[in-house]
Amino acid sequence: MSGSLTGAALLRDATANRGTAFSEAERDALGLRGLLPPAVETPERQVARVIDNLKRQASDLDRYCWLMALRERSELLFQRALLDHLAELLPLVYTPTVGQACQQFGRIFQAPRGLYVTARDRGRVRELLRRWPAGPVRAIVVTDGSRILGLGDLGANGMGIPIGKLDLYSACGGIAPGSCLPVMLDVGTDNATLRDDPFYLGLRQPRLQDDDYDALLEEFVSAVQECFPGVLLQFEDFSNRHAFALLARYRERLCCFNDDIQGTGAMGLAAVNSALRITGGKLTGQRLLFVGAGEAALGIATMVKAAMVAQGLSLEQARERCWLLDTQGLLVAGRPGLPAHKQPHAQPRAPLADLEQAISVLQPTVLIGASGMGQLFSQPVLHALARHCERPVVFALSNPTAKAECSAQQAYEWTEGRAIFAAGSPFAPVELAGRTLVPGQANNAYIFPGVGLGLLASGATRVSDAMFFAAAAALAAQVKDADLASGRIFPGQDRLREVALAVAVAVATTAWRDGLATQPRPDDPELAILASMYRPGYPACAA
Ligand SMILES: NC(=O)c1ccc[n+]([C@@H]2O[C@H](COP(=O)([O-])OP(=O)(O)OC[C@H]3O[C@@H](n4cnc5c(N)ncnc54)[C@H](O)[C@@H]3O)[C@@H](O)[C@H]2O)c1
Ligand SMILES: O=C(O)C[C@H](O)C(=O)O
Ligand SMILES: [Mg+2]
Repeated sequence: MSGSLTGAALLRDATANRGTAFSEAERDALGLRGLLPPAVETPERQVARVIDNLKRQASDLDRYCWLMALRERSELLFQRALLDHLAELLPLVYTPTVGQACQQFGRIFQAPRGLYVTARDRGRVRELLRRWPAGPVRAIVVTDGSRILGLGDLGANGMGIPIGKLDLYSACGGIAPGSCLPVMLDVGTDNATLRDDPFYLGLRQPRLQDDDYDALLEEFVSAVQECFPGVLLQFEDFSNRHAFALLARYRERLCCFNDDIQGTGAMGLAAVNSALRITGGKLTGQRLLFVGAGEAALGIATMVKAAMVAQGLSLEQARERCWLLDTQGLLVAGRPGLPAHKQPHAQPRAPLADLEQAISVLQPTVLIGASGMGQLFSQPVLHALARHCERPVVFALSNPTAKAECSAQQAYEWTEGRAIFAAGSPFAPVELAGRTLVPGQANNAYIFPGVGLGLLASGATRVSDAMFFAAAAALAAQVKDADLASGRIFPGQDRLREVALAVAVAVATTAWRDGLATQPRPDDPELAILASMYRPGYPACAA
């Protein structure tokens, strides 16, 4: 409850307002009688009204707007509805609808949320952070809006992403919304259409470059450390121009990680291992072809190779089993202009430019799309894959839905139902030849909320690679035989909170084992972490 608010002020305070769920006694004690309709409702009835209202909206973007407006009236009811209807509401507050919301951000804007640190704030970033009213802040998700899903540079419109990610921190990771802070680092945008849009809300200037960019980031991270000691900082949807460098620069300085590289890496490794439970193959026997060689692909490739090495292959042998193809063709040694982060993935062989040709020559058993280019996995591409592979594993990781390398229907149809398919955005089950095939949602949402919870529960000072391996193993262990029987290599979205708890226990246990924790290890970590998780309940008000 927000302190001693009463009457109309209490109803206007979104963090304290319970609307029609205020009891008779609370209405008397808090000066609410007369300000509410007489019915006293249960939270369940309030949630039912939310769902009923959502059904009557014309589009998913309208539903998104309705939910954001609800949150401005009652954070508690918003969180409760999200938790009680996770699988149903996830595609609205998160991928794919959040992508549309970002594209339309300036148009659908109702009320500010989170913190905006801009290129004009050099020298006063600390002051801005101290201005944040809620607290104490425990988790920050920050973006500079430069690579929002597969939608490119959306500038300040990208604020929808940190907001959506933190909604999952609360709903799945049980981290209280009051301790979560979404941050938009508005360094300008190179998206000229946006800069000319009359409703655009960000700085209308080109992106900061080089030293100016680095200086703002440095001031921001230093201010975060000073104002919110012990906070977890998640980098999200930064373009690869900066993402790898920022991670390298800051991972030894504070508790931070890059979700698109590391969270996706853990999710991808778990997904491949789960698919192998269906095919019966061994990880060390697979040949993987990544289409796209950016954050997501390199994050997964790095983890898969390390897992192969842990299972007995030499690094050289592991490298020979992971191929990456980007806009310039296959990553091969000596290719001019290869950036540092791609070099460890380049192979000593002749160049190949074409995807279909690469499939015929390399004969992958696992095809992973992380290109941000919709429909790259065409019928000829999937035919070529299915020609040499009995049970091809196909992941179309690019978000939102229109950017997926292929749809579930296409993946199954063009491989005669033999593909094991998962995608970054949700796809409905597909009926094929009398069978119902259920695609999994291969999204880092299965990793980052649990990682965040585990880091906070252990008071981790740094985020290690070992934590992501532990997270991947914990996620894989949550996939049941019944999931696999339907073709789904992930737990259902309705189990995301359970999955987050399992991932959190694995991450915290790693922190305690490796001396990276500042919180004492409880006798029963699972019980203790579960007990620490935020639930949008309605305890009696201190009347
Ligand atoms: N499902 C998930 O959990 C998840 C996680 C992270 C990223 N993603 C999605 O993956 C996509 C890529 O994200 P990223 O951070 O890796 O971006 P990125 O910009 O770092 O990488 C994109 C890569 O794709 C390559 N590419 C583009 N067009 C191509 C083409 N026609 N053929 C071959 N390669 C091509 C680029 O050269 C680059 O290497 C985005 O759509 C993002 O939404 C999904
Ligand atoms: O946001 C998502 O849905 C996953 C991922 O972080 C992405 O950038 O696409
Ligand atoms: Mg992302």
